Amino acid sequence: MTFTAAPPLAGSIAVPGDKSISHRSLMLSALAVGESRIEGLLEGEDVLATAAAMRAMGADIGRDDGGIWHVHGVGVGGLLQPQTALEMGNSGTSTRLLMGLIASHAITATFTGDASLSKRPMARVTEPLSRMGASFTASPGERLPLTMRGLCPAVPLDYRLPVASAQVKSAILLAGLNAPGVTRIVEPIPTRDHSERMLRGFGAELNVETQSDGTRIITLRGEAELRPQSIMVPGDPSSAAFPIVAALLVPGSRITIMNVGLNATRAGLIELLRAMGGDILIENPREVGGEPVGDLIVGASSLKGIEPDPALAPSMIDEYPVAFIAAALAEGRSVFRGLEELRVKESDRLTTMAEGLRAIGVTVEELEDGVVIEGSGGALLAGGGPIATKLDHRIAMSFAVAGLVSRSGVTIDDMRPVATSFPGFTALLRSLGAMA
Ligand SMILES: O=C(O)C1=C[C@@H](OP(=O)(O)O)[C@@H](O)[C@H](O)C1
Ligand SMILES: C=C(OP(=O)(O)O)C(=O)O
Repeated sequence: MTFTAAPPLAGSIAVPGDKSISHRSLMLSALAVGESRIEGLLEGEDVLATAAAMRAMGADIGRDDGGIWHVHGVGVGGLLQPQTALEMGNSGTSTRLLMGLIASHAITATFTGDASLSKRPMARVTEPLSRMGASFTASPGERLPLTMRGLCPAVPLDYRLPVASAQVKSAILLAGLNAPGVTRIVEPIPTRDHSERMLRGFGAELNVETQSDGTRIITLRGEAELRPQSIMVPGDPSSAAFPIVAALLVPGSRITIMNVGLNATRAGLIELLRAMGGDILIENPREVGGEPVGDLIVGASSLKGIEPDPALAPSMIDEYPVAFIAAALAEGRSVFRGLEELRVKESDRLTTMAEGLRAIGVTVEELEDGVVIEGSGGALLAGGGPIATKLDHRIAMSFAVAGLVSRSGVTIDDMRPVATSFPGFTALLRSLGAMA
């Protein structure tokens, strides 16, 4: 598919539900006794993989004609032995969080995934979960396919996170839910806190203490009883990132994006783009279902190159690919560092982005832990392709945005991965006036 230079983007849109919150809504609802109700669930392939796995372990999950999801849970400790392998597709979050859930149940499960997921490291979760008593037989390099056996009762863990990862933190918390006693996690660099908020919302006894240096200490009392909830999932800021950058870059644009999640642990991209000179207004700030939300008004802007603080990384980890596109149109050089984690996402996002940017005429240097990008100062990019997306939805959507500010268009080799996190992406861009 080819995305070509767009006229000014205009209109009001909403993006699909938050992927991180959607996964957690299904998992926690499946552990509550009684019926939970989820509105705004992301119906992307990654979340549907989580739904299928929770069904395979005993939860009753359905969707009504109004698009509301209803989950009848089995109770903490009540998950059943799945009869077939759990097929995780492209989804790292499903895989790692479900490993945590299973770790404290006496069940055996096999995890499989697509070619991208099968390359991603799992030691970061199998190591702490082994200390809680689970056992793993993984493919070489501690990768999928992998079979695990949980232990009940599991051993509660006291653990300092060696990597800034909400997936690792959440896997341990989910395992701790069914372990007798207190699970304690020391998080030196804060990451998205949806698990903590939602666990508390479901009635778990969870405490967070923030120390003067920013380290968070999270304690969770196990053998919790979760109460069913009615959940409203806000729009995904990681999906909103694409129309935000598109509207900043396409001259003359002005758009509104309604109901975007603005949790501070996720809002790093907005901070970065504003520091580059981006015109982004937040209207109607409010709280929905325990999460801060607002409407964004984004106007075309002349951006300046930047050297962002690497400490921003966890709060915009999935947004770097599209931030690199913004940098490619900015005035001057941008230097991004401290991003080694991008090498273990759906693709190696530093290499994939550097190769793709070069293919469309951008001067870019790849570093061990980042990239240096020379901006065009607002001039259209040359364009080209086909861009190799390597089963990575965020690469596909980032280069689609680049196509809207290119002379000859940008061709994407495969748009199918977009369905993992952002069904309707191309139609939504078209509704704003973009050309695809
Ligand atoms: O917990 C989550 O929902 C996620 C955490 C992040 O991964 P890491 O924990 O590996 O950084 C992020 O990249 C992913 O898209 C979703
Ligand atoms: C890294 C991502 O997801 P996951 O780890 O769930 O595959 C992402 O959505 O960018």
